[in-house]
Amino acid sequence: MAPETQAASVSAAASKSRAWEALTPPLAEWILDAVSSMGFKRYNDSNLPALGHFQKNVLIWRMFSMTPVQASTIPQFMKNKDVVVEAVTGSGKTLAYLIPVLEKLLRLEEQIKRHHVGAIILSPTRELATQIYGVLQSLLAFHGPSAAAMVLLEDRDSTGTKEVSPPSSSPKVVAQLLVGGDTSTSQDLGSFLKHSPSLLVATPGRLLELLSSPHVKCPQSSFEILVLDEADRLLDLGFREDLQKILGRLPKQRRTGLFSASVSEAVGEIVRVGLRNPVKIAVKVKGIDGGQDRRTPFSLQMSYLVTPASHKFPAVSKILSALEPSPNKTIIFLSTCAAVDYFQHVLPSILPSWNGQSFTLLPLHGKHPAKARIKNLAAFTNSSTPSILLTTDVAARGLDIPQTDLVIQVDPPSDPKVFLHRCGRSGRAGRKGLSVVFLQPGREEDYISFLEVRKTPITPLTTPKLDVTDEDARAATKATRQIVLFDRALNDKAKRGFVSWVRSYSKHQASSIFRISDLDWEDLGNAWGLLKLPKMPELKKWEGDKSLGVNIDWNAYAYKDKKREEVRKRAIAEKNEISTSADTAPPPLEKKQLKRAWSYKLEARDEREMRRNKKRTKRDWEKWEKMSPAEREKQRELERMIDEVKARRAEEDKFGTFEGFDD
Ligand SMILES: Nc1ncnc2c1ncn2[C@@H]1O[C@H](COP(=O)(O)OP(=O)(O)OP(=O)(O)O)[C@@H](O)[C@H]1O
Repeated sequence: MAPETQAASVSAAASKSRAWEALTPPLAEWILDAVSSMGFKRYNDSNLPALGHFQKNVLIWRMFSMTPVQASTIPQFMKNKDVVVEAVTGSGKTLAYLIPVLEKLLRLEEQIKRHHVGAIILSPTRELATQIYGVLQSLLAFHGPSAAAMVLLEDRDSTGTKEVSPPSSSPKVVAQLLVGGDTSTSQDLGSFLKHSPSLLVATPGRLLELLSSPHVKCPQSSFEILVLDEADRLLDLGFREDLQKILGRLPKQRRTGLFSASVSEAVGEIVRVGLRNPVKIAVKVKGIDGGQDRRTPFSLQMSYLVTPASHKFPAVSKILSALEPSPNKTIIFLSTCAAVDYFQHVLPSILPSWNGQSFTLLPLHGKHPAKARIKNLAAFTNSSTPSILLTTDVAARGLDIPQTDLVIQVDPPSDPKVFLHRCGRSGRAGRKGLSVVFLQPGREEDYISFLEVRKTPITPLTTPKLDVTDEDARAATKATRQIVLFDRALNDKAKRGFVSWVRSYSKHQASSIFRISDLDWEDLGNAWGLLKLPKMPELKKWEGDKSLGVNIDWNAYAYKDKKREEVRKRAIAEKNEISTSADTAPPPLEKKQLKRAWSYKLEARDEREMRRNKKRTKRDWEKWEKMSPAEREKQRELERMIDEVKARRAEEDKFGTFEGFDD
């Protein structure tokens, strides 16, 4: 049932106290210990000094025990209600569902049977699921029997013992993380059978694979709670099929909780999750001095900068050097994986230095191998020097990375509801943050009022004050091109990245604001440091200078990788040979000549081989003759590779390569 029609609306203000101890039903002692160890202590309201609206809010936020969303949600979810919870980014929604889930599982009258699941928490990305699992583990560390089971499992895992029997009969929660990538489905299933977890934290794909096993059971008698974190994303088209199948494998009689900073965006879809008389909890932020409610935290300054494409990266550089103090962690959002793959190489030539050192730049996108994703995110999270995460929408939602002071959206997201999630990686839990989105002059400026209507107001960036000149832009283009000229592989990346960027631009959901026909191609080409604009359908009718005024000898422009360069040179040589032989080729065969005997065809093939061999240069031929059969086979393999590369290039030149979006 849709919550808009039937739900009771609970306001944060309605809850009397935000002390963890004051909740009814009361929380278990070990949970109180756990939250207190996290530093979320009670603050006496009367002690609040006389402060301005903003400072007071930040202080209240930091010092109070429960956040408003926790105070409103925990009692409802514990009281067996389905909930639909919308609260701003960084407002503590994770604990708002983890605490009721744990309380529920630990207060069951009967222990959950082996290989039966009691609760599932679903998240759209691996990174977020891993983070939720981390918070869960730090809570369970305070629950004696669960902590003991955890330690025992880890010990047994390391000694490789096959069967694990529970350490005691006291109720406990054993959790398993299911995100794919690093482990195979059979490894995950093996682990499930061995440890028999009652709580799964998962991404949809891997969860579905596990639930497809007859050994994994979610019967009515055991299954209690399903939580969809970033629910509106999980209800999106991309997850629809998996989610439907997952729901089909879970009992209908269960508690369900939907959580997101933008869950109301999925109103039409919520009905599919089968909620029963859900309570809608919406924690909004009051506008300053009683102004309009907003959907973003008050500790987050949300700004925009109108700037041509070629000024964007110089502006990034100026923001980084002008901010006082220098941001610890910065997240830069680009629209596609291929754009990240390219800019991770060229951006260091544009970025400023910090205390004589360069910023640590870490790329992260959904097409990186799982190990690289884990490694780069950990490096960013744990970095003690100023660092930048260059990423796509894979990092837009849920990630809670301490000391992220700055978010820059070089391009606005294709999906408008992602906008506030991207901004919300900063300014979390009352900490001050700055988010800046770049808009190109012209129609893109309509995005400002578009966001206003969506209760996500943005204001012009005035602090730091920036002065980005055409000269800065030209210098950035020059620096980028110099890097690209160093290695032809970067030109390939630039081409792929640019084509993918154009495709993503053409897929903006706010299509009346972001229009391909409004793009300034020359300025864009310069912004990317391209050596020429790629051949692509979008540019067919464009009559400008596709060479962007760059003159280079394309034949001499080499790959830094020697093997790759060798392949390229061979491809050129072969192309030249083919065109020479085509000039002197005999007239085409008559039809009847084509219908020759099989033996003749064999002869002809041998002859062709001979001719091809003859065509090799003298040195190649001598080399060929000295080769062993195995070496010749290797050589043929190399030639096949050359053919493949040639064919692929021809395809790319025709269409460009589009790697798609990820999240
Ligand atoms: N009661 C509390 N008091 C102070 N800080 C808290 C409290 N509860 C949680 N936090 C902290 O707030 C931060 C944000 O919490 P969390 O990640 O749960 O936010 P969220 O609402 O899920 O955000 P998003 O919508 O971006 O996913 C975390 O660092 C968390 O430790």
